[in-house]
Amino acid sequence: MVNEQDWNQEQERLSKVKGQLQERIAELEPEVDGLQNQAGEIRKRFWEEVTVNTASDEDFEETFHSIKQQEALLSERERSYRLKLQQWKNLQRLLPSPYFGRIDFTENGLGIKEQVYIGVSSFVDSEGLNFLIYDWRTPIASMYYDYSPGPAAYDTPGGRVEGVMELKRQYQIRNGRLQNVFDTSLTIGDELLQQVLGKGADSQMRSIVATIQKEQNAIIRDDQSRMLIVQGAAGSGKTSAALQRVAYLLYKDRERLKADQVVLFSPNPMFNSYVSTVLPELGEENMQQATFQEYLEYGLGAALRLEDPFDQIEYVLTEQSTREYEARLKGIEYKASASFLQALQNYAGWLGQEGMRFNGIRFRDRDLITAEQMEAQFYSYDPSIRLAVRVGMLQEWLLKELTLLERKERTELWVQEELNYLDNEQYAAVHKELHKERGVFDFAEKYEEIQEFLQNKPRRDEGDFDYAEREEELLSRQIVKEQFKPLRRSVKKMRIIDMAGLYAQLFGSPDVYAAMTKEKHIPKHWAEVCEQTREKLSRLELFYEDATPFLYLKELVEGVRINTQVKHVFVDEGQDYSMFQYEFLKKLFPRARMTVLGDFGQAIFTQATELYGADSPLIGLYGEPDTRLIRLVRSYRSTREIVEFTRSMLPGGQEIVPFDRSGGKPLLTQAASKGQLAAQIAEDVAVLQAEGFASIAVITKTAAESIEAHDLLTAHGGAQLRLITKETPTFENGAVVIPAYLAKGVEFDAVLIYDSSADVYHRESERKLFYTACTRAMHRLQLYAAGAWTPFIKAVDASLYEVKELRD
Ligand SMILES: Nc1ncnc2c1ncn2[C@@H]1O[C@H](COP(=O)(O)OP(=O)(O)OP(=O)(O)O)[C@@H](O)[C@H]1O
Repeated sequence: MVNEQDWNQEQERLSKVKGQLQERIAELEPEVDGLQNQAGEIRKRFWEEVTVNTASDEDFEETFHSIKQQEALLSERERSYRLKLQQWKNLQRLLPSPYFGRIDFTENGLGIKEQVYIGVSSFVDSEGLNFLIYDWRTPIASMYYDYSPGPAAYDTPGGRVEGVMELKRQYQIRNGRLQNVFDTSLTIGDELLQQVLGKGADSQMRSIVATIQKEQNAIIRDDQSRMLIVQGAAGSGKTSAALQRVAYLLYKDRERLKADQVVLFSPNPMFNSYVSTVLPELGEENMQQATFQEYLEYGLGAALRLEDPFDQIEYVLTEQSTREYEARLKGIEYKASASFLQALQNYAGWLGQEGMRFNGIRFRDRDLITAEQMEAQFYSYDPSIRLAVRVGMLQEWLLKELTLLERKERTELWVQEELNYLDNEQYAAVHKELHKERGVFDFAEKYEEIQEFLQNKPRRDEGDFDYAEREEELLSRQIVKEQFKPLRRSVKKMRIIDMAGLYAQLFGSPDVYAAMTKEKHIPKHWAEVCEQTREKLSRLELFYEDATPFLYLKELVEGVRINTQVKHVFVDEGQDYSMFQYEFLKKLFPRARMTVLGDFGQAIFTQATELYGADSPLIGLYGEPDTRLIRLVRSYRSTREIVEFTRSMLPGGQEIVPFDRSGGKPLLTQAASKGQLAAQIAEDVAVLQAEGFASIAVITKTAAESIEAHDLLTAHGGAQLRLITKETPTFENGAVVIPAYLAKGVEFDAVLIYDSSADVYHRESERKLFYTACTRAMHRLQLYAAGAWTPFIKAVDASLYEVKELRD
């Protein structure tokens, strides 16, 4: 805390700034209203103000200009309105807490000390000369996060500014009232951070703007790297930093970058709602958010049913270790690898010479164009032309063929029959159409004249157009055209390519596979992998591990869809994506910079990618010179005791540094039976609630175990527990039962691990899942087992936890 004199000065300044904010808000209000009304008025009277006259060319030109003028006026008013409204909103947001930090900085050679107050947006005094508040994203404010008092510097577009920071101060201002003022000499705000972290978890993530740490600031403000990779321990603030980074980029590039040009790939649909309030809280619009699955579904269309990653992980976690299981695991691993990516590229090369598969076009149980004809046509093109380009040429050819075939079709018997079945109304409609449309009439007249001329014989009814005949012709045209429409559509939508066949063709004998793909190392269990893949495809379904390769092959064959609008791609929980998926994202967003945040310690999917370290394959994606690696080792989420316990389960975990916040040691409760375990958990949930913890999660290994736990706990009095499944749309505060993989990325005040016995968590591959589950806890971690403890706990030093044994 500061001395009384400083406190009084700060009080005074706060009142002054608040007063000025209020004044400015009061000034802006009528302006905002006025502009809104004006724009509304202009829109309403748009056509009154415009003189529409198209009699002559000059009149037309004048009308055109008058519309343009009116349009310009309207858009100018609307722009001013939006700007003023934004200003007004920013001021409203500042009012309850105008700033959270201050630095006093003297630039070398200037000798004037500037007081830099920092808040969520800038505010300039009424003369427009002095910054009363600096936006936290301004270059000068970066010193607040990067330096302790002493020599300091910041970068501006015009170069580096150096000087001395004499003071660094933090404020807590609530509802416009000064509550705390701290002077800090070290990194920011251990005191403030203590307070922030000591609070309860929320169903929504919070902005960390007032307490961003130096190492996080480096992530937020990096504007050089094409690829920024962040490996950070559980709870080290990766997601928080990512969101602050979006806000920073939107501010820094505000002239060029719009929120919808930033895409965040999130681990599950629920996560979207979890992080959705951070950016609006900072005065920015939300970026686009998607799960990779959503993207895959969009790319693959409705033709195939796609397994989702959660079903895949359920399979991996629940099935027994049979040969079939081993093969599936091998398949998952191989299909995520760079070798398979190369194999597919080679396969596309092979398809350029032979082996393409097409779907023939059939119509009314007849072959119109057979697959063989398509193949012949396709391979008649110059083989040096790219595969996808040749597919485009084939498409053109097919559309032309269809036009010819459609014309021929009009004389077919079925058309005549259809004509006979048309009711009077349909005839009448065409009749009316023919008479109404001058154009058609003229055309028909001309047609007759030409016929007359060509055939050199006079018309039977000279000058009298034969409507009956024309009507029939027009109707048959329409009938055939209607029926040919789906054929054209399927050509345009590339349904002519037998994609499933092309993909299935890969999974044959090892020799054929090797010949088609030049693959030298056929993976183990290949025969089973092939059988499983083909069997699934025969049901028009795809394993999750096949979805990205399938889409990749589709794009090699049909041409790549790219999105050049997106400028920044963020991948959260990046360890759960395969190299295959990264290659894919890189192709899809060729103009984007990429920020990948993840933790290899939480890699729960089989296709995981190591993010950090010299051999991280991710560095190769854009190459070392364009890639920056940042590592976060400080964990903010959990208490020291929880971090000390959880990090002991991970190889290399000792590098994780807990933030110094204390709580009880994790508590291990040993029950004699499942029933006893459930009764105890139900009771403990009630106790935790009574202690005031608002968000409590009973975490299970799988969805199946979640259902079991929910049933048992409900039977033992835990009626208020909500079951979370992959379909749950949003998080809400309260007590929940949730499978570990859905709890990824989020946090709870208290976590209870439903069953930590060796029966449940024993495979080495389950270590990280168990670790992920435990690291969701902020203040309390309680573990339960009805049998022997999982080996992951047995390996932990007994001084790091407490044990409670229940009697029978
Ligand atoms: N600088 C900070 N100031 C205040 N709180 C912070 C800071 N950094 C992180 N936190 C808090 O720590 C918790 C964990 O942060 P976050 O979820 O961003 O971590 P993460 O690295 O994405 O975690 P995980 O990988 O385990 O999902 C959050 O409650 C967040 O608000």
